[in-house]
Amino acid sequence: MSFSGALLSQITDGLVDVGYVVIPDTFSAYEVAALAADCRQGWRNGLFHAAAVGRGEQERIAPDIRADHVRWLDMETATPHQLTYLDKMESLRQSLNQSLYLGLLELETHFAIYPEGAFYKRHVDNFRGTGQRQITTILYLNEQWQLGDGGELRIYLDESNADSYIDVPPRAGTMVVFHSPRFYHEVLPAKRERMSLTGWFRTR
Ligand SMILES: O=C(O)CCC(=O)C(=O)O
Ligand SMILES: [Fe+2]
Repeated sequence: MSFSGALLSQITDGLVDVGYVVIPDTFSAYEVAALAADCRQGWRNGLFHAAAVGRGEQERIAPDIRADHVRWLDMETATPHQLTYLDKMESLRQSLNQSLYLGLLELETHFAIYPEGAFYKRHVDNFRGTGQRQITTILYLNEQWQLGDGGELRIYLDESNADSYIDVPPRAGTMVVFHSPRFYHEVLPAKRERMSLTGWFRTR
């Protein structure tokens, strides 16, 4: 299972042109519903944990910065739908390496649930020069997300101008891809439960 050539080109072109892309309907409604069901089931079964901020000795739970809960995916426990997702993401990794010579080695990816009221304050996923996260990907799993439900991903386009941003509603099937070190971003408070699959392509 791989992403279509058209979708792969749309992503690579966007990364080259402006550094990020927002694409609706990257997965079928059926696939998204199945992933959302996996997400909910993992939540009910207690497989999520509060997401942390910071690294190493600084790592801590900080609900004033982020209040989402996450569950990492792994090959051993992946359902068929999660394997389809991982296969498609693998096709993206290969395509990015071929077109952009990024040398991406692997994807780390987790489900995230933002309970009602949760947010994630402005941050970068990878500080310049410190880490291996090169490309951030987010697939949203929320059917019927309405204007007014909040939970938008705010991507800051110019870090020296707080007024220059785009807001992305976390609608089912929408995927966002961006250069991790390049964009500050935040998740605005969600007014209903908000689910996603977030991934980072890493180098060593
Ligand atoms: O879910 C989103 O829209 C973004 C999540 C995020 O920024 C992160 O997990 O680092
Ligand atoms: Fe982030």
